[in-house]
Amino acid sequence: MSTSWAALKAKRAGASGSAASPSPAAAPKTDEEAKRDEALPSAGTSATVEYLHPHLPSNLEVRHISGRGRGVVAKEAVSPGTTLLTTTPLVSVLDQRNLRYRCSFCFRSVDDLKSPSTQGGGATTLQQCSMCHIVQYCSAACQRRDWLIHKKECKDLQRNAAAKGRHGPPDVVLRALSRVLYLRESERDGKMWEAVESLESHQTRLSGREQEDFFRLSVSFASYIGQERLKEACANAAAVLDLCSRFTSNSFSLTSSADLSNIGVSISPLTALFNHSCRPNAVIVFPAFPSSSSTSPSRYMSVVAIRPIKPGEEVVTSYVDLALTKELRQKEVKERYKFDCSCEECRSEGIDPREALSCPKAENGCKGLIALPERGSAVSTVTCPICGSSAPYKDVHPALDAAKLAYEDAERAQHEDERTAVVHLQHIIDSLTTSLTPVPPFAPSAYPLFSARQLLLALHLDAHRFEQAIDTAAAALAGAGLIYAFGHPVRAVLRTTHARLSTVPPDTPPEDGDAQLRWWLDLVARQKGRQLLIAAHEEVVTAFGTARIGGSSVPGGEMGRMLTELIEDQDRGIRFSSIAAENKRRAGGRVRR
Ligand SMILES: C[S@@+](CC[C@H](N)C(=O)[O-])C[C@H]1O[C@@H](n2cnc3c(N)ncnc32)[C@H](O)[C@@H]1O
Repeated sequence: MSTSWAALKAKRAGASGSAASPSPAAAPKTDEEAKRDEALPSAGTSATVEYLHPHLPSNLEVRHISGRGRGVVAKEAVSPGTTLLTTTPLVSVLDQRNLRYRCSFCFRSVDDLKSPSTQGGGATTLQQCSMCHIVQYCSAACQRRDWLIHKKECKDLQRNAAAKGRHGPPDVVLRALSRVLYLRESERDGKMWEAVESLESHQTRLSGREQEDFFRLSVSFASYIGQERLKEACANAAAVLDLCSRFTSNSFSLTSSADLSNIGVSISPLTALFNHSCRPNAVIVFPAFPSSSSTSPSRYMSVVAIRPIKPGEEVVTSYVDLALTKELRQKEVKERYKFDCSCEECRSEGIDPREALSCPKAENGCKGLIALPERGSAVSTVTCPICGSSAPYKDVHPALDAAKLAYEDAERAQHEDERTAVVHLQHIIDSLTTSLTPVPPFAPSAYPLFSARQLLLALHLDAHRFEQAIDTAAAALAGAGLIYAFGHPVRAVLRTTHARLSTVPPDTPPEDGDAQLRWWLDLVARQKGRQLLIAAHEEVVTAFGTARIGGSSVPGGEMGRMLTELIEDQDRGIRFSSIAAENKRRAGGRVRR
């Protein structure tokens, strides 16, 4: 009936991102950038750059956006939930951890395969490639479809394993870049490579540390795929550095459609055309629509509108985790993507929910947020701007700094030492909420309170601690509502998790007494759970969109379908309960509600 709980982790959404060129104010354009910009139509003209982007739908166009390089603009009005674009990334590669328990072609996990409600239905285990013993597949169909590229990769993986012994496969960046080069060797018209070379590169603005990192990467790259093969694509060391820079600025986190956890990386020159905003009107998702041409579902990448978009408006997605404070978001954007973010959200003078306290009367239902006083400020009282209630205040920045460090520790510990991670996260939550007196607690959206709850929820679900998970999910959902627009995938997945945790599985009523009373109370919960599932479905359909793939469409992708099945299950349970109650009433039995 349901997908495995292990697959319901709501880990922090991957900062799906690409980078663009530095802002012209920060550095002069290179000759190459200037030439390319000249070739592009400016905003306001209707021409598109179709030779580079043959698959951009007709309702979108590429324009030159002042200070941002290329960008994508809507040619007509778009409503939330509209799938603007669905494409197959050029390459998608699992990270080391996920290589061990996901199919390397369709990315379904072992848990997905065991679940009747996902597209498993056949094999329940993964079969290793018999030659490299590194990649695994869920079916012969997936293995066949991946072979075109894997046959080249397989030899390199084997050589690498023989040379490096027990060090395991090369990391995800090397494997992704190598796949691009294998593809280049197979293509006839050079269009794919042209699209890769058109990606924004920040090679001339790399920090000393990035240059060192990329240099090390290029050495490993040459030893993995061979010096000769690398030379064919990149004539010299500068060209390799350039390729690494393009990758950093234009790659996406590949995320699981079940829970948004990061499982690898993807490269898609088409999707990399979208610029960034911390208040995005669109999102990039991997909804796992079924494919009609094979029994295996392929992994598609979609750009879905989550806010209304006007004709001529730029379509923007977020490259960073929107739960981060403005300072942290801007730092990440600057370091990785080399521009200064000046989006609406960063310019907003309103109260930032990520840096706010709750109203002292929040327990009485006031939803007001209080801007966090600056570090070291002499403020001794804070006041809710909505209900006017006040509370004494003492500087909470030291507690906040400690919480941020503890959050970083928890993130690092989550895979190797789950217990320590849980202790850190619980401590962060306690220190920013209950034990702050005489300061009002932090808002549920505050950083790192929301992020700590998100990660704690993931760990509770992994360990099947459902009682704790439901409270954590409810608190996290309250924070998500303040950070994300309706239909943002992080919100939609959290709502889904909360709804699933609140759903009582249908069963048969016990004979009598207290057990029966509890059963009836469960029926009430079931009806409430049904409402929550319906609300989650509505949000998931906006978040993951509805693309038509080969004639079939599933609103909300894999998650939408899972929710539809759960709602049907609930309906069956509720119908069964009503019939049982009616039978009991006719037989003169007492039904206690
Ligand atoms: C994935 S690319 C986006 C497409 C890119 N503009 C191009 O011409 O190929 C990311 C790069 O675009 C630029 N960019 C994206 N969003 C921006 C923004 N809001 N402001 C300024 N530059 C931006 C930055 O140079 C960033 O590294």
